Parts: sequence; structure tokens; C-alpha cells
Amino acid sequence: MALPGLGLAVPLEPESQPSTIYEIEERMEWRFEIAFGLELEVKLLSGNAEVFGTELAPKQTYIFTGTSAAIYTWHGCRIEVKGDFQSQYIADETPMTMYTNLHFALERIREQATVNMGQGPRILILGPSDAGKTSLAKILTAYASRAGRQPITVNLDPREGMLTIPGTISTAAFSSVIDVEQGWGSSPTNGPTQVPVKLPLVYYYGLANPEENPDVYKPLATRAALSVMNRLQEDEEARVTGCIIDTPGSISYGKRNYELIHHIISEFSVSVLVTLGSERLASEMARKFHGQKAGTSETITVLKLDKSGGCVDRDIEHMHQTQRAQLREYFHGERTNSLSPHTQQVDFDQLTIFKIVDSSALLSSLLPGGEEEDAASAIYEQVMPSPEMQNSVLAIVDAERNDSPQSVRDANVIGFIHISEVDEKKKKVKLLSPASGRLPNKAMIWGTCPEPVDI
Ligand SMILES: Nc1ncnc2c1ncn2[C@@H]1O[C@H](COP(=O)(O)OP(=O)(O)OP(=O)(O)O)[C@@H](O)[C@H]1O
Repeated sequence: MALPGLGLAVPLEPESQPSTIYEIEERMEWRFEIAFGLELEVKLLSGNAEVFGTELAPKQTYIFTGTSAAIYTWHGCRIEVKGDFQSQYIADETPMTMYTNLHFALERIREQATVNMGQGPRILILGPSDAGKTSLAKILTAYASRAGRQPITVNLDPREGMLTIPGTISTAAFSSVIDVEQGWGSSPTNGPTQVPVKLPLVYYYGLANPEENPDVYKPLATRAALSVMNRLQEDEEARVTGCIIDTPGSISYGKRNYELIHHIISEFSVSVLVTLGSERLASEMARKFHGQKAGTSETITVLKLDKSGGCVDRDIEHMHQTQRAQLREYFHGERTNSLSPHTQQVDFDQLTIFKIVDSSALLSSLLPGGEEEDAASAIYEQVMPSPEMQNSVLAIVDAERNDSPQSVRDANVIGFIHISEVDEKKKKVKLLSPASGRLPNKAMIWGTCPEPVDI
């Protein structure tokens, strides 16, 4: 059905739609794409099935929206599907056996690490955009957690938030199942959920790509690495399991970004480097890093894996829709679990806001051999609230309002607020915060990712 003249499909209520039953044979997957604003219901009727490594519970209804994914089965299954999806098909060729073999190879390293009191694998996933890096990170995380391990997963891709909003880099220990409906699952800001929440450690970068301001991005990657490496040292289970690092596609293009890859490898002491979807990247990474030292007694193994034929190229509009959905979820909760964000008005002088400076302009102004302190102070500029901030998000970080720009940059996020209105005459800001109560008396960062949106 379409709206007359507009050609727009009118979403049907899932209840009023007929359901379809699909029989999926062993080692095949049912791939689907569902637009934002539409819902797809999936129920596993018999057999076993998984979404990016996480098993579906029998007879439970899962609801997907604004995503593309695959329901894979090792031994065959029947699923019931209801909804208005954009595309769907059953694929008999998938790289799942290859991905599972990687998981078992990692398990062998973990078993050895248990015996030798050594280190579990630190895995870095590289590849161009939409090569399936995040999907592989989810699969490896889910398989490790299904094997009773506690993997630490790191998202270094600011365009997509992991358990938090975009513009961030974050890390979390996954000791329980991933919530397949919500990508990575829920964090405490989502409110009570059926699936146990994960507690991410979050840093705010505020830009979409690492290359836009390496002077902020690299130290933040270092901060994330320090916390991961500390956890790996202190927690026996985490040490043996190791960590899984997802990266932005942009760093896998072009030689100029190899320095950034090198930085990540050395900070996280990466021991397994997986490349997806690019022969050239695979061969250059192997030439540069295979056999190099990782930590004290290990060497780096570089692997080339196949990209899944199911990977969908997402355009910029799709990315923006995903980012808007993540933002809305942070403040308003999700479909089954709505939250009550708090609107309040504050005076201009209650906010200390640091704006990220365009690094291309600052690089030319830096003296050769300038100190890191100089670079850090040039990274942020303290600004007053202004109308151009309207609909932006500010990250509140665990740094005092008069701390140095370096301390502000390196501090982890304690929460986000959304600027609804700026009244320059009255010098007041109307803002939305996830909880009621006084705003923390802390420094705030204003970036351009996620982009301003009225939520
Ligand atoms: N087997 C599959 N079937 C259907 N969709 C899939 C499959 N694998 C991945 N996708 C989808 O393809 C898109 C790209 O995959 P993914 O996010 O894993 O790539 P990426 O390399 O991390 O991308 P980016 O570099 O942009 O972050 C996602 O929407 C993902 O859900």
C-alpha cells in the first residue's frame, strides 16, 4: 500500500500482517534489511540459530528495526517472520566456518595462556568501511562469552557508539549475552532490561574520523588501552581471554594512516591482526607486522579473512539515522523501555564548555618540536553557549572546570546532555539530561559527532 501521490509505503501494524515461515538449512543464513521506523518480528520455532554469534532463545519474539543482519544456523532451523522488510534472502555461502575456526584458534591460545600463566590474544580487526569488522567483533565476543570467557571489547570507531552514543570510543567486559535487537546491547542508561547490562568505559572524541584530529584521537586510544591493559593484568579471567578491538574503516585506507594502526598495535600490544575485505591491506599488514614482537615473548600473527557477502554498504544518511537512533535511545530509552529524561534551565556560567579546534588549522600554527602540552592546549578552545550549539550534545567528563585541556581530553565521560535552546539575551540554556538533579560541576566537551539533532 502507498500514500497517494507520494509513493511512500504505509507501515502496517505487525499484528495485522501475515507471518511467513522459513526453513533454513544447516550452515546457511537468512539475511534481511529493515528500514528505520519499521519493525520486523522474528521467532525461532525449532532448531538452533544465532545472530552475529549470539544464540536466539526458542519461541521468543525478537524485534529488529533500522538494521541489516543475518540469522545463521549450524544445524538447520525454522523461523517465523512478520514485518515489512526491505529485502530478504537465504544465503548458502557464508564465511562463518572461517570465523568459527578463528574463534577455536583463539581458544587454543587462551588454553595455553591458562597453563603458562601467559596472556590471551589481543585481536585487532582492520578493513575498509562496511567490510564486516563490527559484525566479526560481535561474533568473536559472543563466541568467547558462550565459551564461558569474559572478553573485553573495544570500539575505536567514533561513528558508531558501542553501548553509548556516537562520537565516542569505548570499552566494556562482555560477561553475559549480547542483546541482539540492540546491536551491542544495553548499558545502565537504558534502564532495566531483560538482558544484563554492560558497563562501558567511555571517552569522548567528538569527531567522526580519527584523521580529523589525531592529537585528540591518539591519546584517547592510549587511555582506552591503558584501562584495558590494567584490567588484563589484574583480572585473571580477562587476562586469559584477551581483548577484541574494532576499528573505523577510514584507518585502513592509505599509507598515511598506518602510523595510527601502528599506534593502536603498540598501545594494546596486539598479538593477532585480522584483515577483512582487502587483499592490498592484508598483504601490506602482513609485510609490515607479521612476526613483529607483541609484548615480551609473543609475535604478531596477521590473518586475512573473507568479507561476508551479506555486508551492506551504508550511505551517509543511513549512518546519520543510526546515530540519531542511538541518541534518542540514550535520552528516551527504547521501544519496550522508555525513559524520562529531565529538562532544566541553567545559567551560562554553570557550564564550562571546551570546543574541539580544527586540527588542520592548528597543525600549521604549531612550532616545530612543540611540546605535547602546547598541542593539547591548542586542541580545545573554551567557549560560551551560543545559538549554534542548539541541538548539539555535550559530553560531561570527569575533569574539573579549571583543569588543563590535557586533563579534560584524557578524562572519561560521566554522561551526556542535549542542548535544546540557547537564550543569549537571558543568558540561559535549556537542556535535556538523562536524570533529574543538579548538573555535575565538571568540564564539558562540544564536538561535531553526533551531529546536531532535535530529539
Ligand atoms: N551476514 C550478514 N547479513 C546481513 N547483513 C550483514 C551481514 N554482515 C554484516 N551485515 C551488515 O552490513 C553492515 C556493515 O557491517 P559492519 O558494520 O560489520 O561493517 P564494518 O566494517 O564494521 O563497517 P564500518 O567500517 O562502516 O564500521 C551492517 O549493517 C551489518 O549489520
